[in-house]
Amino acid sequence: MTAIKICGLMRQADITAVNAAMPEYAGFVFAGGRHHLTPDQARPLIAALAPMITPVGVFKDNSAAEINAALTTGIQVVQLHGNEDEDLVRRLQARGVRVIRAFVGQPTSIPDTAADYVMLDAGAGSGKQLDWFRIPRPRQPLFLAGGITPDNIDQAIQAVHPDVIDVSSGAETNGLKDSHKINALVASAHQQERIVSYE
Ligand SMILES: O=C(O)c1ccccc1N[C@@H]1O[C@H](COP(=O)(O)O)[C@@H](O)[C@H]1O
Repeated sequence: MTAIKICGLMRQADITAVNAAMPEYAGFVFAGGRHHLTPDQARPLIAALAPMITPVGVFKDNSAAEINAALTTGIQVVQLHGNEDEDLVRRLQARGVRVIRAFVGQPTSIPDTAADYVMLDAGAGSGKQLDWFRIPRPRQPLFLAGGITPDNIDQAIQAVHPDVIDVSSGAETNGLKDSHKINALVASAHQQERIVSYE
């Protein structure tokens, strides 16, 4: 199965859209940038999320206090997108939090990490794409991110066979999440499973 994470959710309308489409993961950005949420903004969005969808908090070199505050919102998985050290990964895991370690840029190999999942991304919500034909395989489950859209998701899955596809800007129109694109992306990720298993 190809699971999917829709990232950068900011409005109740975005939650309504993901609850209808049912991706496996929903991302809430506590890092800086145009998707930034405070814990108080994120809390009601996460509370309204369907229970089967796992809420992920996205951080990029946030302080320990910011991460601690965000952990009160209901996020179950932490995505570290900056230069965070392995100590933080282990400290979060010791508190029962699963960790996605994101590596940004075209990788030639995967750095060693104790994280539960590895994400490979071309940017940070930038819409830039990796070369999908030069992706090394981590020992952990792989999230593939970066410039994935409804038009290229099938190609990304066929080239990389990631465990999870991660999309932010490719699920937007004019900077806002688009329910039609979210539906198309989730359907494509889940459809790929049927195509592969019938082969
Ligand atoms: O989305 C952001 O604003 C962001 C900020 C800081 C770190 C990571 C961020 N986003 C992550 O980037 C991927 C890919 O985005 P895109 O599909 O290329 O637009 C996104 O899913 C987030 O995990």
